[in-house]
Amino acid sequence: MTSRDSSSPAYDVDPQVARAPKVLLHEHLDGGLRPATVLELARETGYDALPADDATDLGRWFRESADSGSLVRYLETFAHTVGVMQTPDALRRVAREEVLDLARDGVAYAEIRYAPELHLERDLTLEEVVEAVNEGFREGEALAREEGRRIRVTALLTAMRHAAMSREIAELAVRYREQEVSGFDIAGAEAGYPPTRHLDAFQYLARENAHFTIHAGEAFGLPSIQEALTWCGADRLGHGVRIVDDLTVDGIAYPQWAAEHDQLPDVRDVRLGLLAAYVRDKRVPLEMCPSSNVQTGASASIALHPITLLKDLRFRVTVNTDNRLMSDTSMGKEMTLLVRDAGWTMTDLRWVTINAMKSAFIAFDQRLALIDEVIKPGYAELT
Ligand SMILES: O=c1[nH]cnc2c1ncn2[C@@H]1O[C@H](CO)[C@@H](O)[C@H]1O
Ligand SMILES: [Zn+2]
Repeated sequence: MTSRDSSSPAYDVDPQVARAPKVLLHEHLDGGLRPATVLELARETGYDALPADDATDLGRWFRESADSGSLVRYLETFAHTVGVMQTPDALRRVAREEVLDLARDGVAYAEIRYAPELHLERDLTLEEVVEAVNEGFREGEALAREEGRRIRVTALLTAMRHAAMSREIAELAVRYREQEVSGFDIAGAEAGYPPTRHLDAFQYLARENAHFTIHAGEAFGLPSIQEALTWCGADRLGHGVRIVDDLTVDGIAYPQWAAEHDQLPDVRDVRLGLLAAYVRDKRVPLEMCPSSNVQTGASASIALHPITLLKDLRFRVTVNTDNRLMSDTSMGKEMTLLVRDAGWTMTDLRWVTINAMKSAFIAFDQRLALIDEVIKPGYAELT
């Protein structure tokens, strides 16, 4: 059996990192399947377009195809995961396994997002999609508990930015807010699809006192971030990595400085533009996904990824997986890479974990309880 899931990674997660409690705010349900599950679901549901028929080959295909340097090509790989997630049983299984894999990775709290509108090919209703995924999440939590691991998962409902269903999906998120749906998101190709196309959905959510994040500043730069925050009112930014376009180093625009240097700048030489200052002053959470950004070309390497500079500048940075299948990653791996390649310490990891918990879309008292009862004691035990 060649099944590869995040409980048996092919790389070495640092043993201390493995034991650390983790919080994950940015992970796509349809980007986190086990390769063996994709194969089995394809067989069961009659999906015959998979590019490989062995789990190892299929895992490699996803990673290599996602390594294109372009977000648009990266996103093409999702046809094959979404393709096998069109029945209630398939959705439930994928959701259940993701929760279990995250629990085994040390995740104590996760917000997992998916786009209900992508799962309607076989006549499911939007409600049936949400309910199947929710059932899977609850089953996953229960299975994790049986293994002695405590995890809580809530859902974020995503609308695709090129489509026209955002208002409907926003209403769906509000309708399920008492059933562990904690917020809303927009995703998909960024260039050409500004968040203001979905203003109606965001204004509706604001009127309903609901929470939302927006993928912004990943494949497109500052205007996308500016719109997401000041026009749309996003609570958090998905990625937001391009906020560094608004920094200068010794008077030189950061992108230009970075192109000429093989290292990160000294924070004392960095100045913030108005938008970057706003993001930092307002403590806007940045859901950063290092490996994913290297694959889509938003960053040259983990060592040079702006997440380290933004951490040192005390932006409200969080560490996330984005898509464990496409990036062949896990929370443990992202954190290990930051320690190994970018000089991060356990104190940094504790800080971003608390940042993430503070920025979650669940109630304040519940966030505080997780910080005081799980994260702080978990890190204290490591030393
Ligand atoms: O990093 C990303 N940027 C933008 N869109 C993404 C990213 N990862 C996944 N999706 C898109 O979100 C949909 C719902 O989960 C996925 O099907 C994919 O098209
Ligand atoms: Zn994403």
